[in-house]
Amino acid sequence: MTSSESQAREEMARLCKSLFDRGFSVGTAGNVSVRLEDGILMTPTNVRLGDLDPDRIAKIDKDGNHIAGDRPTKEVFLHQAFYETRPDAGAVVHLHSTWATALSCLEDVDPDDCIPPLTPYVVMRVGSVKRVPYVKPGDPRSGDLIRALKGKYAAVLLGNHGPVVSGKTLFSAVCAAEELEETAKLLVALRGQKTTLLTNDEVADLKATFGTI
Ligand SMILES: O=C(O)[C@@H](O)C(=O)COP(=O)(O)O
Ligand SMILES: [Zn+2]
Repeated sequence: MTSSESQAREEMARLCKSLFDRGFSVGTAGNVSVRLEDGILMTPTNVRLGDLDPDRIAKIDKDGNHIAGDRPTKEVFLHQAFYETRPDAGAVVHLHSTWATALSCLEDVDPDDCIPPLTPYVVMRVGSVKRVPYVKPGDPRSGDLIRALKGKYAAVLLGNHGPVVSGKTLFSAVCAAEELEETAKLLVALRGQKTTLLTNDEVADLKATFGTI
């Protein structure tokens, strides 16, 4: 194993434990992956994100064959589809974090823009978020739903399921997943209240200054 793979394994275990310890994942919910030069590391199925053993993290090769570690998450297709359509993505984080999952279930949320521009940071770190229809966890059609978006969204809500966020690095994907969760909480708290959003010009200015996700 190369030293960069072993560092990636250690970082996955550390950041997943941090997510778990702070309540972003409970039980065995959620899964995380990191792109390597020769494949993808994925959290094993049915393992708590707080309990990962770096050496047992699953690895699949570029053709999707399981080549090391325990059996990978059942959401292999979902993660692969993000890497296929977003060449810059270096990591993908899927959680069942409470407030983003609440938004994934609410009926009157715009599926094309489920996280409106409430604050600058969510624009800078998460961008627009699309909700895709429900499919059963582990269903290969989750990959088809992501591929149909053609890489336009770094973050997606899986209908009646939860958020999935990609990032250039694992650290940035984890931070974006946290920001998405906190913004979803604000949005649910503000429902029914007259709320000011950032204007299109303000959003464009943020993108021009800080770049897109
Ligand atoms: O919701 C599910 O079942 C999966 O999407 C999930 O979050 C955990 O599944 P595994 O990664 O296979 O444990
Ligand atoms: Zn899930």
